[in-house]
Amino acid sequence: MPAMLTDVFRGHPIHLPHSHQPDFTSLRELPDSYKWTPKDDLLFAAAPSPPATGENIPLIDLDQPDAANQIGHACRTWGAFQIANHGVPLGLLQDIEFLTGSLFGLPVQRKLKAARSETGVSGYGVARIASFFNKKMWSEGFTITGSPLNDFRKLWPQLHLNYCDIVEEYEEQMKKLASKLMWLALKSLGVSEEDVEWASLNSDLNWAQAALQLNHYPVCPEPDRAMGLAAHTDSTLLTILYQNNTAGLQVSRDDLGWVTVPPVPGSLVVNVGDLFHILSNGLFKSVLHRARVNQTRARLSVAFLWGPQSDIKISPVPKLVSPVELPLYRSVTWTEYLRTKATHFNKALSMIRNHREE
Ligand SMILES: C=C1C[C@]23C[C@@]1(O)CC[C@H]2[C@@]12CCC[C@@](C)(C(=O)O1)[C@H]2[C@@H]3C(=O)O
Ligand SMILES: O=C(O)CCC(=O)C(=O)O
Ligand SMILES: [Fe+2]
Repeated sequence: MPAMLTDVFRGHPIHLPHSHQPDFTSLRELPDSYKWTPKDDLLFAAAPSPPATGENIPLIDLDQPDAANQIGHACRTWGAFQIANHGVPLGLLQDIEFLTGSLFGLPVQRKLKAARSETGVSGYGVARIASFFNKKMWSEGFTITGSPLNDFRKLWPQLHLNYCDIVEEYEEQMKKLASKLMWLALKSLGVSEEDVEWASLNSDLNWAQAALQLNHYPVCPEPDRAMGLAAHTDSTLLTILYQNNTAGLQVSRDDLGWVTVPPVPGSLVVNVGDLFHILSNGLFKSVLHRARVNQTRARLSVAFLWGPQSDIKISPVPKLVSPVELPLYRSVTWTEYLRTKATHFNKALSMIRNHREE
């Protein structure tokens, strides 16, 4: 039985500087501990963004016959895209948004009953990457791995079973969608299931696992000085993100700077994660992204973080490697990678990069 995502930090505690969440609603002014400057995050306000060109991540209709090529192109140029006609029922998206709003609307003391522990993955707390920054982020999160039953019982003594059903159904739909998207993207590179050994051996999808991250960005008194979620890449193969109707997600492109991803009702955002970058031998970009906040509207998002079972070694697909295109990365399991990320954050990819012998 492979180690589960739930156990990834057992024996590897992560010390988060701020374990107790403030009650954001009672803060009329932004405390200094939330005021970010370029010194706190080199990417916070680096060079001023070039004039907006109107360019944005593509919105891809999955019913279009050339969807695979469009996805491949988006993965190479942006590392992100939005999807329409994805097959996930609108009612389910509304249900997960309702659940997320209801969770973060609970009193702080109730939320803290389900607080994430230093060695755990699941539960309520600040984002894991908070340990790498001196300043606090203007957000709260709730991570789900495995069954949320125990945590949900603490949060909603009466309604927990209804909410568990929503999470189960949401994860089921997301799993199917994530796998479809991965194969469409690989198809654009001429790679099929037979070319990926671990996937073809387990074609019933038992090779995948996931975490669900619920995020809340409350209304903020000084949004220009605050940071909702600092710039990062996801450690996943793919992340599928649902955002409510409030903008805040930004993706980075070297030539364009930070670009805001506009919410499109009913659509979903897809991010290429670090493991897909490795699998594609660097052809797909793992997208650097962050979340900003605003002064008038609270924002909610739900990220489905999808990757392989913990015993599967991910390395560049052999078909994409040749004597001229050497493998850029050594093989790594998701567990190993998450631990590397938890220690080295944005240096994690370079730590597993192969260095050319001169
Ligand atoms: C599977 C995982 C990816 C994640 C770390 C985690 O163990 C569970 C939470 C995930 C998340 C969500 C918010 C952003 C992020 C960088 C973080 O701090 O926690 C990601 C992690 C990741 O992708 O590395
Ligand atoms: O809230 C967002 O739009 C981004 C969330 C995110 O990047 C994450 O949960 O990994
Ligand atoms: Fe992310």
